[in-house]
Amino acid sequence: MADIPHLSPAGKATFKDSEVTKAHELIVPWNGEKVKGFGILGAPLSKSSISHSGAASAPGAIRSAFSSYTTYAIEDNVDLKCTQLHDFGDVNMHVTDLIKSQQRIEDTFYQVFQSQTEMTPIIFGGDHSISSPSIKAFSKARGTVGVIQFDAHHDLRNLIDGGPSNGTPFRNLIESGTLKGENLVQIGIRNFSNSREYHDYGKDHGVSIYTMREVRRRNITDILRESVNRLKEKVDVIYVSVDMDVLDQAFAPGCPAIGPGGMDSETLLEAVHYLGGEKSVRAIDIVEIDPTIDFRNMTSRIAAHVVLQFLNRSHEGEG
Ligand SMILES: N=CN[C@@H](CCC(=O)O)C(=O)O
Ligand SMILES: [Mn+2]
Ligand SMILES: [Mn+2]
Repeated sequence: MADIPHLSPAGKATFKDSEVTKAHELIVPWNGEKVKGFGILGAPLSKSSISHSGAASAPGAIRSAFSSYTTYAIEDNVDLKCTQLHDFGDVNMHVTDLIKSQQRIEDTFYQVFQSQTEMTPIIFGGDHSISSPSIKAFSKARGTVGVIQFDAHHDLRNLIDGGPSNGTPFRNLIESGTLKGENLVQIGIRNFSNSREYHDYGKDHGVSIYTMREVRRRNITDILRESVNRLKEKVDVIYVSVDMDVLDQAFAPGCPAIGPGGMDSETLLEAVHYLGGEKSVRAIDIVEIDPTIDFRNMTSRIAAHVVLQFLNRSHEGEG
């Protein structure tokens, strides 16, 4: 609006402090070139959720939540203002066919991952079912994969009763031969949210399981150091999957499967901060946020903060 100075395009008439960079300014549309750094991909699928979920709208809600924050990490003396998050966009879902939708995620992500070998994907679900096609694509493109999963639930349900839902992604990955049980680490599993049968399935397949009690009693960084060091010996790349319901319902009201006794947000942020500095960690997804039941976007705002903490140590060792 060149000749009318105080008139802005719709929705853009917001205050801009010239000395502050807001985190949403880091997100730039992908320009079709090779990315060295970070890329955002959305998988807006939630019809595959056992409980009613509007997680399909989370990729947009998480992107919007970046405008709540600045790029400056005062505690670490880091400013992310020169970091770019190349936004590859969202996968188009089939309206009625879940299997086709999941296949589209796998095929699309594979195309991106294998052509963008120096790009670390930051994936916004969607319900947790999207991690199965996402990790299949990642493993096909980047090699043997290890997974660190933050979750209240094992997500090792059988695939017979309900098909590939948000309760089955890691069973699906193990049974398809994509992921060895011994290369899966589950952190934050909690009481009255799982069955003994699925716990036993995990143990029988060599999955490392850290319950919330262990998280409370031990330092999260110790658990992660031990896990990353062990995985690094056996896999080419580590993929981090953050099911936001790992957080206590007090911190993450916008998840379908909320409950008490969960992780606090500070512990999750510390965990992701640590993982973002590990060279072997080459992908992260954030799933299970339903913005339609969230309160003041609290859960999406944690997701945006999780991403910023993941980026926080990305410049370590430079200069
Ligand atoms: N990723 C979440 N899995 C949980 C919650 C399922 C639901 O209620 O939507 C599970 O399998 O129990
Ligand atoms: Mn869960
Ligand atoms: Mn889950």
